[in-house]
Amino acid sequence: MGEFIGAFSGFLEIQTALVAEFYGVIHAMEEAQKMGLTNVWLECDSVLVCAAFTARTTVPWMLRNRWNTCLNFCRTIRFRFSIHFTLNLNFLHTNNDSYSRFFPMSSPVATALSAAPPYDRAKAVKEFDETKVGVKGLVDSGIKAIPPIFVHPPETLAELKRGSESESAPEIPTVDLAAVQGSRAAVVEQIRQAASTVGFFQVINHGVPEQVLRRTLAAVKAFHEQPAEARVPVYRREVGKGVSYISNVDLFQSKAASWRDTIQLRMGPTAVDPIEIPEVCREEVVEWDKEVVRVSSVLYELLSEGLGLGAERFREMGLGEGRIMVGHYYPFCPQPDLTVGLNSHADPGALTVLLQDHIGGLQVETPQGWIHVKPQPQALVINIGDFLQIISNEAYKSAHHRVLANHCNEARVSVAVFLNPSDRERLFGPLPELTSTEKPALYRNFTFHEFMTRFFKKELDGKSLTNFFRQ
Ligand SMILES: O=C(O)CCC(=O)C(=O)O
Ligand SMILES: [Fe+2]
Repeated sequence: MGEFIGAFSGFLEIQTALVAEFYGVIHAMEEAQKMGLTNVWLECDSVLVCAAFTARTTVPWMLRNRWNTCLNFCRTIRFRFSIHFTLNLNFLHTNNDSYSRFFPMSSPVATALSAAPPYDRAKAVKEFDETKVGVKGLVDSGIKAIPPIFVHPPETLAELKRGSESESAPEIPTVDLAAVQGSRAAVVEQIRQAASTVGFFQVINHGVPEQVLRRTLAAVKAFHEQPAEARVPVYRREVGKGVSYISNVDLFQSKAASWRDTIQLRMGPTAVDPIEIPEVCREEVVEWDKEVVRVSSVLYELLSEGLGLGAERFREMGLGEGRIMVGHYYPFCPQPDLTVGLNSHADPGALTVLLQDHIGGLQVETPQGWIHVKPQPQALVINIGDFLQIISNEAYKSAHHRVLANHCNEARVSVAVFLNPSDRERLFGPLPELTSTEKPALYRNFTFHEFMTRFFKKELDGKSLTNFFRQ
């Protein structure tokens, strides 16, 4: 007999016994998932509920999403269920096969018992990090189920909808930069409109040759697909040298890990010594950085003009000089409905220039719900970061975005460059030109150093960084 670890009960208003049975099982499994249990035996006295584990049984409609999430979770752990004919439902967590068979319990709807030390998530995270080969390493090992540290809580999973791929699905705006030759004012207005509403847009005709786009993505992919021996020496969390290869920037802060590995490179204001950049992508990332500097300088002019400021205002503030490049790799995920590629977050910096391949999976949160950022050949995705939201006194908006776990056999690759101010000690806040008695400054002044220190204290959890600086 194990150790008692908890019980629960829930209020269901007036419901049928079947709803109550399903509810009890779902709730029990959600609790088991929150506790990080990996070895669960569920006993239940409803034949119908037990049948639903193995066959298509009608599940009460209001519980269907949660039931599917529950089934997915059961597939990631050692799970057994059995029917018994006493009242109530018990679930048992053990480390071996010596299950006790029968637990007649009175009242609470469900009872949890454990005969094993609780699952040590911190230890599992550390062990994964110590492999130094990321999720790519897990995929290469041939796993068929994702390790529990990657399984996200039911609340997150329930709202991960792949979205409709229909022609009429809403899209973020696309701006043709070549149109400035015809009417600069029209392009400024399109960008202002996008930056002040959804905070995301794509740009085409930006002047970057197609082969440079392809070369950059291919080089980042080649880095991640090198043999493990070549990746391990670069696997480090410190960015001191200017290059770090890791799985999950927030691996040790987050409640659940995501199915993604990343190489990070400091490109400005003091760029990494090229000798430190893995040779397989060295030339390409340096070339890509030059293109980003050119395109972002054009974008900063247009964004600045959109606020009625001189074209040079953002550039003069050095907003394109601090640059971090990240090359993400999202390998095939065997259970894409149980995890994410990248948790919902807003980018902290001023502006992000993102190059994505053809696989897709990036989504942006809008008042109409989550919408896909559809891959367009040769387009760049641009998004406003929290810092620009603050200095524009919210004339421009940063948006939450996320990446679904990749369900395609082919890995997804994206390369983002985060553009930040170069002077980390200078005081920044809403620009005086954009504040007035009618529109007082919404944020206090702070240094970029303070801002980023705050950012790295939290996980990428979709909670706003901007709130810490509001006044
Ligand atoms: O991979 C992507 O498409 C998005 C990456 C991203 O949002 C980020 O690195 O902040
Ligand atoms: Fe982002």
